[in-house]
Amino acid sequence: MKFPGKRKSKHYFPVSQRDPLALPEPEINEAAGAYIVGIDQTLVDIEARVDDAFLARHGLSVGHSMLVDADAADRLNLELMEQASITHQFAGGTVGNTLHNYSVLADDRSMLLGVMSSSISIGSHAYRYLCNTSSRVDLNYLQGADGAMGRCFTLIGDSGERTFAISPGNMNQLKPECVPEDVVAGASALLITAYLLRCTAYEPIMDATLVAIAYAKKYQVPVVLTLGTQAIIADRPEWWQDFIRENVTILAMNEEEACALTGCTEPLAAADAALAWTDLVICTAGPDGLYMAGYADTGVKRETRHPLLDGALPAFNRHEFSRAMRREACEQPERIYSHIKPYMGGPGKIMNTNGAGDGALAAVLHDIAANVYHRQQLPDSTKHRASFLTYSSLAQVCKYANRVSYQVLNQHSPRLTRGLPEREDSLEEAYWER
Ligand SMILES: Nc1ncnc2c1ncn2[C@@H]1O[C@H](COP(=O)(O)OP(=O)(O)OP(=O)(O)O)[C@@H](O)[C@H]1O
Ligand SMILES: O=c1[nH]cnc2c1ncn2[C@@H]1O[C@H](CO)[C@@H](O)[C@H]1O
Repeated sequence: MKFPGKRKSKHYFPVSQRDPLALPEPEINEAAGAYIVGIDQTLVDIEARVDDAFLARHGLSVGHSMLVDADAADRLNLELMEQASITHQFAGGTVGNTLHNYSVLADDRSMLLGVMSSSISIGSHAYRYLCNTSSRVDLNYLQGADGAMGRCFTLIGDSGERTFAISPGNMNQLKPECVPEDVVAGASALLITAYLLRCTAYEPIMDATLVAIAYAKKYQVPVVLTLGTQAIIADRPEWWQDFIRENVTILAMNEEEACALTGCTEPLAAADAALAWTDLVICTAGPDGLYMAGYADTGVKRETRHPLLDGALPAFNRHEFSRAMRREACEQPERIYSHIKPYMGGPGKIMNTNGAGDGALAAVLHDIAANVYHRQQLPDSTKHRASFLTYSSLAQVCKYANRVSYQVLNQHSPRLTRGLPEREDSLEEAYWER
């Protein structure tokens, strides 16, 4: 496990015990291991440049993800081929992207549950999917199926905005019996997306998702939900509120999805509203950076040393140096919030906004898994005097998440091609002030 955040200037395990990595023979518990498990609709992104008339012709809603049937997908594909407008094809899927990015950042294992073609030929979509996935993502539990893989036509319109047309293929065929209980039980978190519950008719992946959630609850594994796309939430916000209240520990969304869920247009107010149903919230807000909201126990909360910020809530970042906890783990829960503007103001030229939010979530998951790993290695450390969800403070997690988003904006694919540069091992460095 490569540790997030403060890695160079302060040692890996800032505890009162001796640093185990400094011992001549570190007593690292080899049997232990922290990993994230996720369920996805395995998809290949087929990226093409199109004009707005193309989107209108195919009945697509700009900036959103929509399901299309086989005939509509064939028409779309044919037109793209005729225009020779396909520019890239690479592995996609919001959870697949996040697990890949987690594995690249943590240099450690994640597990993907989903469907994969049983027989794969060189150059096929399934082949491209596997080639574009980090070798640290464990694919041994994928369920084999005959037939086409899911395709996500990623259409870049005149404004640069991405519109997704999803041709499901067999992406929804994951059976509940292909969700291994022990894999979920041993995970640091279970990652799911709202897309898994969007199907035109009953599909097995819905039950597979509910089974995985039931296992996660049984073993107190945090359930992390990423909201996917606004329309799914806007269709039935009360249903999603109940679903989150019942099942979700950590909620990730952008400001549009946040508004659909809570009715609040302001991301901090939306994150605050969502704390009524869940324990930790990350809300990305494009050029405004990102917000996090969570809980800390009064006894262990920590004051910020940054200037206090006013927004939808006054001096909302006062306790952003606290580490996040589940609400039920607090004797006296208090709400904590943090905000960060885009890293270095954002890249000079944005290559791609696709997956910037997924990148931020991968960083949050890295911090959570690092906390579990640290607890496995040093259960008596003062770092675990309370039952924290994160290894770092809310402020530090925000910085890290934002830094990863920047990296995604700076490259073409939503999947990181490499980890963060070594010279930034300490996120304390003055880069943030520039
Ligand atoms: N125009 C921009 N300028 C600077 N930074 C940006 C810009 N757009 C996005 N970012 C950075 O990327 C992060 C995530 O962006 P955004 O809110 O657009 O994600 P998203 O809509 O969830 O993305 P996706 O759903 O494609 O993963 C922001 O928190 C910010 O740090
Ligand atoms: O319906 C869907 N299910 C799963 N993933 C999706 C869906 N629509 C879009 N994406 C994925 O979202 C990523 C960017 O955040 C893209 O890579 C795309 O594959």
